[in-house]
Amino acid sequence: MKNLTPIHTSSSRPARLAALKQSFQDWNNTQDAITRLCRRLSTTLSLENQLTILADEMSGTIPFDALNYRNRIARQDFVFATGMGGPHRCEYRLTLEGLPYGTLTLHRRQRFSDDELAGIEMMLSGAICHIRNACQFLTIEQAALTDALTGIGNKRALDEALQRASAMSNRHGYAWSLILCDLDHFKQINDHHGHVVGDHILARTAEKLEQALRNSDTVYRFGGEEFAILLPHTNEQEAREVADRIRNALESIRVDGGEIPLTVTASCGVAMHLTEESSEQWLARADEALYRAKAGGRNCTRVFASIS
Ligand SMILES: Nc1nc2c(ncn2[C@@H]2O[C@H](COP(=O)(O)OP(=O)(O)OP(=O)(O)O)[C@@H](O)[C@H]2O)c(=O)[nH]1
Repeated sequence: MKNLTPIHTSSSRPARLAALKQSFQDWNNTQDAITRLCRRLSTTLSLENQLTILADEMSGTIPFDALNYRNRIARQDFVFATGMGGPHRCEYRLTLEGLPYGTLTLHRRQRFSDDELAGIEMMLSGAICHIRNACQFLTIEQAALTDALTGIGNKRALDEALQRASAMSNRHGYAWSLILCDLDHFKQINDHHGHVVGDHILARTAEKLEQALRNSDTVYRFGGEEFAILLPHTNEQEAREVADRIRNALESIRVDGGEIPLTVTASCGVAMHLTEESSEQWLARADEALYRAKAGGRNCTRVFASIS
């Protein structure tokens, strides 16, 4: 470790301290647009908050009718929009050190002048490092919620989604259903064909599940060969139909397994969220329904009925 100069031998430098104080006050109080923009942007790593700040600071100098930003981060589209329309637009592909950080578009009823375009570019130059940091932060956040093998949400993402869904169901009384879907006898596939084939089947399962569902439904891998599907605005009868459709879709998977192609079946457990139920209780009931499907011979769906 580097030795620090002992305090008693270092002389204090009042002039430098005074200059530092002055510089801090200047930095803090300056009305200079770029400094203020960067100071505000540095307070947050949320890309949405940063774009809100950028729109706010920019509109003070260069009025516009709408600001749109889009980027694809960790397999998901990130879209930010504020304001409405305008036939004239200027568009910037944001890059830093050769890497892309999204596209920002400003719309306005009047044409942008050359000076205004130069002003926009200056503000974007001031903002780009912060935007890069926010994009990278979002990538890391998404990675922490993503299953590396299949690219869908992981157990942590499911836990968060279940908590949000329980809260919304309690507050608004919407029907939410949960399907737990578990491949049957998956251990045999691993044992006979190896983990690489097993991994391939898991990836194909995730793809099939995503294809079989509506955009508003979300899919998670929350254990080895266990998947969860969260269905907003769906009661248990509708969820049962979805579960059966999912099982049919999974049966169509064909994977090279030697002489004959490998196929899979799945068992599903369904539970609709009950008022005031915690997310853990909800998950436990879906798990109980899945257990019954397994005990009932597999390749079937069981529902934990909300009314017995
Ligand atoms: N290839 C692969 N296999 C995994 C992964 N995670 C868990 N597994 C395997 O999944 C298998 C799960 O086995 P079991 O829990 O006995 O379940 P099963 O054989 O499907 O039996 P049932 O669920 O009762 O039908 C085990 O062999 C695990 O090693 C993974 O990421 N990749």
